[in-house]
Amino acid sequence: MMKLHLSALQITTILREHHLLKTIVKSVTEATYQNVSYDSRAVTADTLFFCKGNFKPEYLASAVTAGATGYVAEQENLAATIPGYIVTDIQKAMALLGAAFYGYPQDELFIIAFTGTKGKTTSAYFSRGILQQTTNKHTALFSTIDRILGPKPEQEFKSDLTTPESLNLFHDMREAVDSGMTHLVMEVSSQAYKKNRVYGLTYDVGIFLNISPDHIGRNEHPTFADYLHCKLQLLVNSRKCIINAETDYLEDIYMAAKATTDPEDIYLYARKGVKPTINVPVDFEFASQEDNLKDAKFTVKRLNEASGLDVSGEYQLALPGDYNENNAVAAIIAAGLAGASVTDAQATLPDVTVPGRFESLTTATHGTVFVDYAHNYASVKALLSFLRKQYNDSRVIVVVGSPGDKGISRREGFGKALSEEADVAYLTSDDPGFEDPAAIAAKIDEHIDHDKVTVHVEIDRPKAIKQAISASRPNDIVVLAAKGEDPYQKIQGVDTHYPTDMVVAKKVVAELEQ
Ligand SMILES: CC(=O)N[C@H]1[C@@H](OP(=O)(O)OP(=O)(O)OC[C@H]2O[C@@H](n3ccc(=O)[nH]c3=O)[C@H](O)[C@@H]2O)O[C@H](CO)[C@@H](O)[C@@H]1O[C@H](C)C(=O)N[C@@H](C)C(=O)N[C@H](CCC(=O)O)C(=O)O
Ligand SMILES: Nc1ncnc2c1ncn2[C@@H]1O[C@H](COP(=O)(O)OP(=O)(O)OP(=O)(O)O)[C@@H](O)[C@H]1O
Repeated sequence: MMKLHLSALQITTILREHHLLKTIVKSVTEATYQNVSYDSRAVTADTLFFCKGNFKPEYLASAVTAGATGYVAEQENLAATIPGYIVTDIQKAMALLGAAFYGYPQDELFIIAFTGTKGKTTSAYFSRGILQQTTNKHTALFSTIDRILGPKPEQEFKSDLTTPESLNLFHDMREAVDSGMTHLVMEVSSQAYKKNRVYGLTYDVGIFLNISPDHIGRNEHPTFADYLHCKLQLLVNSRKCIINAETDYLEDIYMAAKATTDPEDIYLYARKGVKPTINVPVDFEFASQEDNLKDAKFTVKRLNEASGLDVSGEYQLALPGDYNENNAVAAIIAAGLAGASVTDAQATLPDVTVPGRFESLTTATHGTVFVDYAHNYASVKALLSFLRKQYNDSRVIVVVGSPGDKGISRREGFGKALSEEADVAYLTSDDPGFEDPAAIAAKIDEHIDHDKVTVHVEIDRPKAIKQAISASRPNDIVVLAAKGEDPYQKIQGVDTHYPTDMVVAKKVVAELEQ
């Protein structure tokens, strides 16, 4: 990585420009910092240290011992002997100073950013898949599953957050640029806006996929209005916008886009026959050609000549699910705005798969097993209703749990989706955190219509999977929902090893069919 630094003058100028600087304590005007960090355990010599979040004063003391020579915080630390930049908002200050420290890498990347309650990861994989062809493998990816910064094996790793903390974000962008990447496809969570991880960042293309109730609770958003507000910020900060015209709250979303973007640069798409709830022309419509488990083919047609871009054509996907056609259209338009041709998209999409999304396992003597990351009402409903259409005479058996400490509305959502689409449910654990998984299962159960669904409770997830597969008959489908390819269970603050749903399912099937 190129040699980076940040001077006291740069810091004060940026903070003043953005009205964030309250005061400077123990000022040293000629100071220069060679590193930035928000974690005392990662501090080295000449580091500018950020005190944020659930912070303890002793972290700053350890940071100083490790070599920190300046700090940024919302409160002065009277025990500290090093200069302090006291600010009104530490997260905003950290994002702005992080971008400056890493030399504004965003200016050297064409950035596509997806938001939405569902489909971010899938669409991001689709767009990157297409752009890898267009850019000759020079497209980076920041997704919930993994981050890919360059061609070396060590530049591909599991993500901790959907959207990284600002210092990590700009660090990783810098590494991507230094590794020759020209494009970046990223997911932006509502939390990223809530916590100002992406403060000051502008995207070349921003996409709004959909919004439904989720992520509302103690550690996330206080209300749905706050969740929507955070998500809308993505469009406010995008040069060009793409909007799924079928989404709820379309008017709010369109208005947010229009606040900063010329309507000519706002692209709407919808499934053929769907009439948007606002009077704005749809630029692209799509229609299924084949929509089953073996074949996912659809066409896209340009409706609005004025839109400039034309991505009309016939496309094929490796991932079934009618909702994935919607995700793919967003990805195709986004890649098109980044320079991809229709042929690039047609050639690459048939090979793009997403770990933990719509993975299947066929068995000889039992039902077909699906592993899928669906984990709120909208996604479980979308998945199960698609599967029901495919297997109209089959029993639908679902293994599912809801997380502790977050996404409380999912409990009711799962109960509702199961009542509408399932025959048998095995309620189990999924990241119970500091809550009792049996109490969470009981909450889901409260919302299940027992005239429609037979409910079993087995908190041990591998046992629940075994019971569900064992009880299935060849024509049944068994859906292992919500965990995708997660290799852990979050229990009492610890990521406890879990072999993944697919590994458990394969083991069960091997035992049953040996
Ligand atoms: C609510 C929230 O945004 N929390 C994030 C935040 O926590 P925090 O700032 O309070 O950090 P903390 O871990 O309590 O520690 C406080 C500070 O002390 C520092 N520290 C700590 C220990 C020490 O010895 N020395 C030290 O300096 C830490 O580095 C940190 O800066 O910053 C941490 C990184 O610095 C994140 O890991 C953490 O994400 C939590 C774990 C999380 O899971 N967040 C979820 C809700 C989230 O953001 N999810 C979205 C996806 C959801 C969606 O789709 O909307 C995401 O983008 O991933
Ligand atoms: N457009 C969509 N509408 C409804 N459900 C969808 C849609 N796209 C995907 N899903 C379902 O949601 C699940 C998660 O999809 P994906 O990982 O792409 O979404 P995400 O927005 O990244 O989710 P998260 O924020 O939870 O990480 C899929 O496994 C699928 O069951």
